[in-house]
Amino acid sequence: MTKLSVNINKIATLRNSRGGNTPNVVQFAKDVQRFGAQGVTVHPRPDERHIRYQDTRDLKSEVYTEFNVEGNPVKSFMDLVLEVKPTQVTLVPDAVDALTSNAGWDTIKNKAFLTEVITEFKSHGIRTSIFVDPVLEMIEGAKIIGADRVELYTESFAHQYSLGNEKAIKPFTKAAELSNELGIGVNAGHDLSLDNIKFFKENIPGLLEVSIGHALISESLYLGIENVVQMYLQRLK
Ligand SMILES: CC(=O)[C@@H](O)[C@H](O)COP(=O)(O)O
Ligand SMILES: NCC(=O)COP(=O)(O)O
Repeated sequence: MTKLSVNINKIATLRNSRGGNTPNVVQFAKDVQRFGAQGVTVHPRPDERHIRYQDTRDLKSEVYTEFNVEGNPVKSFMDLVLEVKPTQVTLVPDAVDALTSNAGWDTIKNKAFLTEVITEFKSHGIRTSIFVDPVLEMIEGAKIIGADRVELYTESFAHQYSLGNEKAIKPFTKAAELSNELGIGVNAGHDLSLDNIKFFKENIPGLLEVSIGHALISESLYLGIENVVQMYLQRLK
């Protein structure tokens, strides 16, 4: 079975745009779990433009499914993760000024640094996952540094699939097969959506977890908007 972890960054983006506490990210996390999500993902960035470090602390006691915290392991992020002790930490090599995550780790070049970081998290009982492009050398590198899982960076698949190029799945299938052989768990994320998730799942052996945010929240707006407009119209009669 593949677990769905809902990334709630976008809920924080909406909240921050007004300065109050609507929508409430903790309540949202509680609700998605009530609706069946098997995990909650946050990706606090150092500029706290969406999820804040304090949100991550507040969520700890309310996430009773899998809590996945993603980010670049700078000191402040490491301290936060060691304090909160989520189920899983996903290491992402994102630059502070990046609009969103845009590349996986080079697990070979960063071997010493990543080994140290992963060893530290694992010694505190936190499962580790490393965000990588679907490149076999990077999967081998993930094994060497001791990561429990890889998170396959799916932006290239999502983009190509939306253009009708189903062959774009191939490197992802191969990366998953190698991960399975090496005993590394396989997660995936970035731009996965209702349009592409079924095809992706069917072609990725041993897919343990997907984290989905941007599309899932956008789709929720579209799928909910008719109902809400009707509810306003009722009250305005
Ligand atoms: C690692 C990954 O692909 C997601 O966590 C993505 O980075 C979400 O972050 P933003 O919500 O800041 O785009
Ligand atoms: N790890 C990927 C994630 O959490 C969500 O990415 P996206 O669906 O917002 O692109």
